[in-house]
Amino acid sequence: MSCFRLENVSYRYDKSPVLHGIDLRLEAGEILGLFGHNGAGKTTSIKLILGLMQPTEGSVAVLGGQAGDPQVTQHIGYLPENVMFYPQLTGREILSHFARLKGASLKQVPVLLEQVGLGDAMDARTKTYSKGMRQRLGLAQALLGKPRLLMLDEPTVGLDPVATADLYRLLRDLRDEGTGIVLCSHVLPGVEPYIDRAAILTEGTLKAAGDLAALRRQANMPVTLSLAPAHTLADLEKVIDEASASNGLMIRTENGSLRVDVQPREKMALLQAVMASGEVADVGIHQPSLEDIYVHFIGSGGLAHRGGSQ
Ligand SMILES: Nc1ncnc2c1ncn2[C@@H]1O[C@H](COP(=O)(O)OP(=O)(O)OP(=O)(O)O)[C@@H](O)[C@H]1O
Repeated sequence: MSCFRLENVSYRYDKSPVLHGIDLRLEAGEILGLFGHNGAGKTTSIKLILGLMQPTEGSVAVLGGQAGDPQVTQHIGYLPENVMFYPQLTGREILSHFARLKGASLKQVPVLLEQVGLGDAMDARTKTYSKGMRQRLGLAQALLGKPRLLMLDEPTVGLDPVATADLYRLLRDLRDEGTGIVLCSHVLPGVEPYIDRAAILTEGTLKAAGDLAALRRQANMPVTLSLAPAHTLADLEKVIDEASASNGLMIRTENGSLRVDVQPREKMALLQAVMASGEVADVGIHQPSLEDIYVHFIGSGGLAHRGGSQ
């Protein structure tokens, strides 16, 4: 079953349109990265899925029901972008409070606090928590009641690299148990191996959505080959020139190899030519990363917004 399905969704705040005809879905057991610059419309999309607002146009179906229906909402976990907690209460007291509000078992409270790495700090007041510890408490809150749909807005803010890797592993386990997960952010460092699909929003428009292979095909960005010469760089350059597939983008690197940018459809022909020539000793192939693809789709319009509106 779909965790959510947005069909032709548009939204405007008063007179300002912020989402334009968005089609986006999430299936159970899938992790979707929702990426976009500041003000792209990520949080607005999440609020529509939570049923906090109604779309101006289009439809939002969530977990087989209506967005905002309490029967649906109780199966959603949400980590907002900026988590704030009452400072005089302990982590355990705060999570117990949220468990009661959500109708989740209080037995889950210490288990979740252990799971997010707050086992030793659960009885300390949250005013003594670091930013990363508050973020972990926010995550524990989102996990209450074993949600079928989990939406995390900027989940790695304040987390160190080890905690970030722990978070991604935890999300992967939840995904494998069937939870649908949305990670909402500017591109998250290191997230690429952990997401099944990415959706790229810019100025309220969905520019691209799909798994990384599909996004690479859609972006049609050059693949970079690192070629180490078997004899001399000049001999290897000659072979590449004759294969004429490099678009002229050939750079000598400091370690004595060549970096060649080639269109994906020309990659195999160039590789075959250099292999057949006997002039290459080693080959490395570098596909565009998620960050590269993101920058490609966001373009200069998106860059102008980075760090801008909020
Ligand atoms: N309550 C509001 N009233 C009017 N405009 C709003 C409101 N909330 C957000 N907006 C506008 O809607 C647009 C989308 O905002 P949104 O918060 O969805 O972006 P975002 O992608 O989550 O950004 P960020 O990465 O900065 O959190 C922005 O132009 C923002 O200024």
